[in-house]
Amino acid sequence: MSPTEGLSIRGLAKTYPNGIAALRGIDLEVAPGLYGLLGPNGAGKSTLMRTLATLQTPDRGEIRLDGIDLLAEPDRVRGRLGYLPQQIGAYPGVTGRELLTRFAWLKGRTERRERRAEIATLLERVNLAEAADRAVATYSGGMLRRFGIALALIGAPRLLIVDEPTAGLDPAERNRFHRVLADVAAEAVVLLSTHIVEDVENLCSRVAILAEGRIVAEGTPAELTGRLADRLWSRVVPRGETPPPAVHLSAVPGGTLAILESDRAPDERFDAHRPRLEDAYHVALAGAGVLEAAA
Ligand SMILES: Nc1ncnc2c1ncn2[C@@H]1O[C@H](COP(=O)(O)OP(=O)(O)OP(=O)(O)O)[C@@H](O)[C@H]1O
Repeated sequence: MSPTEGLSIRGLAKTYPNGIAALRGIDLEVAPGLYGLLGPNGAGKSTLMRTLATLQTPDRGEIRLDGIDLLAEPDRVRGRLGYLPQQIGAYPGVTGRELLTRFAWLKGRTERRERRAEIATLLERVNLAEAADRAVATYSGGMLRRFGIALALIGAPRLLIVDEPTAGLDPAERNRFHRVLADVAAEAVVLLSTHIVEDVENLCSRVAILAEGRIVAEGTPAELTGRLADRLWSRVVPRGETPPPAVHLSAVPGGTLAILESDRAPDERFDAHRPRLEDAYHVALAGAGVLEAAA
């Protein structure tokens, strides 16, 4: 990445007035592409996303987008930002095209012909051209998500911030949403914050795992899982038997699947387990002393 391309975060810290340290010194370099941000509840993901979206300020640290200092020149950076909020408000009776037109106007798209052309392109891009003249209130959850991207893409942002996007979407809609994000990520930084490890594993070229305000692991999904190669062992513990201390426990038919990290199989009942990003996630949290990991 050239020093002036993409997103660069240095020493970002934020403590809320109630004393909660939500960010404790975040350093990240994010090149154009799809970048995943994973973390448990309360890790600081939303604080980081809102700070990047210029909706709140940190106590210290530095953020640069394409070399521009976000904290010193927020207005200049805002023109390069797209933020996809979790919920799109209710606009009774307003069609998709009308709502996009209003937002484009607010973003300074005052030249009518250019604005129309940009909106038509955006609607095509998110696969909503045919639904453009229907009321937004009649859109399905998946259509609303894609419509949110179209809103966030007005003005061709260099950084698209996407917070918890796929909750409640069926698999087909989730796929459609992912394809649109991947398309945007060909040209811009797309930062995807989510609890859904599988989304990140399939989609993102790099991942950061955030816990208690710190980055506890960072790399490509292959790097993060590669560190665990030949170190994970699994066993289904029958109902009624107490599972061993594990990196991760999950319910499966017949009992509890326990995944352990160890140089060799703890005993002959364990099988080698091929590491997934979810395992790397739990190992990283456990290594950072975050209790949720072993729950
Ligand atoms: N405005 C606020 N005032 C005080 N504390 C806050 C505020 N916003 C967040 N926090 C606290 O800061 C910590 C980080 O919260 P944040 O919402 O950034 O985490 P998160 O990773 O987005 O969590 P979730 O996945 O649950 O949304 C939490 O302990 C939260 O309670």
